Amino acid sequence: MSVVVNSTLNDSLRDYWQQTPLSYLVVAGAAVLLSLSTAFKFPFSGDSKIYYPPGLQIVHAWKFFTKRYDFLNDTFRQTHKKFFEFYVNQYRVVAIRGENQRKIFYTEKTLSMFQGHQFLVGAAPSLKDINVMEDRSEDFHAAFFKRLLVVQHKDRVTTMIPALFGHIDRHFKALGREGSFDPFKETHDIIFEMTARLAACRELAEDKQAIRKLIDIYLDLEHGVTAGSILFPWFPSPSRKAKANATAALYGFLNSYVELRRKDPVTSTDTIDVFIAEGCNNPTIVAVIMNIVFAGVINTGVNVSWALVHLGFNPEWKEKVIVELKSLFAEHAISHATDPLHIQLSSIPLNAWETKTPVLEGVIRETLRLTMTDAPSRRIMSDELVLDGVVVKKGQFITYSQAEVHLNPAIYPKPYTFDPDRYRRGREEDKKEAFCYLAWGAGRHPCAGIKLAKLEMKMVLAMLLLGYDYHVVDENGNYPASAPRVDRNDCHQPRPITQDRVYIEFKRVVE
Ligand code: HEM
Repeated sequence: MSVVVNSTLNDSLRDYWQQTPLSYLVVAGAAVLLSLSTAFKFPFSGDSKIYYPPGLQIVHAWKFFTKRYDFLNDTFRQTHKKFFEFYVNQYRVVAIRGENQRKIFYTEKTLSMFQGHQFLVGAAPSLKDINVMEDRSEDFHAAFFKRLLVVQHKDRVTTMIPALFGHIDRHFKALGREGSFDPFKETHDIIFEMTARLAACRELAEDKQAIRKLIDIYLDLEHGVTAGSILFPWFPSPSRKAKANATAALYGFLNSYVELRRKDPVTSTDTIDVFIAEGCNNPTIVAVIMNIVFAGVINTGVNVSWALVHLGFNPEWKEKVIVELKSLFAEHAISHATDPLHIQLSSIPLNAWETKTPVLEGVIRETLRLTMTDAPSRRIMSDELVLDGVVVKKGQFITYSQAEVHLNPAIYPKPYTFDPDRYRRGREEDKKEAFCYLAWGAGRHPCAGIKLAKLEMKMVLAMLLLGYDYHVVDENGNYPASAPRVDRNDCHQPRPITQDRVYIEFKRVVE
């Protein structure tokens, strides 16, 4: 299938931006905005079960995209009702809460997660944005899931483990024997490198500059999704342009690696070669890689950074993890004791990483509960959905803030305290209500990369906990009194709020 890039459109957009004075754009934008604000008649349902927050709809919609956590949780605090309603452009969005609503949100088969994310989150790169055609003969989602299974197959992952540990080792050795680093940058970057290794090929993952370029393109994509670009899709804002440019750059960049592998007479077991052997065309292979990197990196990177920080603030848990890792090592590592740490860790079988690390599992689970408080959305695909007597019609959206359960003291007492013990038999706080642990998704849409994500997190934590002594410090090198607060309004990567930035002060203790 051929690649169709609409160069005429790109050229005319470029000309438009080069020739059109900014003031003209601002005036034109304001005029259209004004006309739209009077053109839209928001068909409020008038249902007494629903709260209608006072104020302009455009302000609510703006807050939904810029301060989503505050908007949803503060608005619910103003009412005892289980629903409130607002509009994003002409689309009605119903925010829901309560156990029954949550069950429906996660289990109802006529709700589309894809359409909910596409419209109300929107950062995922799509080749459609640059008019590149994937293989139209197949259902993209089904094909993507099938290929994700290939990437994550246990035999493939097993053969990749030494290479992945090699990446972690090189990355952190490059930081020196001692010093300090920003965990939310370095661990994010190493997860990026590992994901590129798993999803694409060695040539890309081993080239530091190429990885840097790829990270920068993804950052451009993230910045290309702004409240303005979603609320005024017809307006040629710089951010829309940035997203289209970033998608085009991403396509060209990844496509060059597919071409490289196609021309190489020696076939490898890397993912690109596997898909070439399957007969996939370039756009299909590029789309798979770019979506795996998108789905895989954001959450894994930020959460492994938080795990490192929480362990820094909770030395008893750090010690428990180290004890567990040492016993995993003693029981399962089969390499020579004088080998470097990453070689010894590589010799632990995949199955042991997956099933013999209950303390690490608890640490990851608790880290995610504290970080993952965003609000996923769904679109109604049937004629209507009835929630506790409230009707939501086809094409409309519902949204649910995971903070309702993850930070609820009735479910998780002292919800802001890091306590991985809450999940052990006898306490099992995550089983108090239906679907009250949502960090890996639930019901019809559990995370499709959970095994890979956990493995990557465990590998990075193992290398840092066994290879280094470390402490969490603030920007002046002092020990902060408490763990940083999460920037819960950042839907893409909930890092610490700016005032609470922390660093990892480290010293290498093992080769
Ligand atoms: C710590 C890391 C991760 C976390 C916390 C996480 C979390 C989640 C959550 C909460 C959902 C459901 C979203 C919703 O209900 O709207 C989800 C879905 C998904 N995740 Fe992950 N994820 C992680 C890593 C990964 C990785 C590494 C991959 C791929 C390699 C991946 C692939 C996916 C895919 C494809 C879906 C969509 C599933 C569907 O459509 O049914 N995730 N993830």
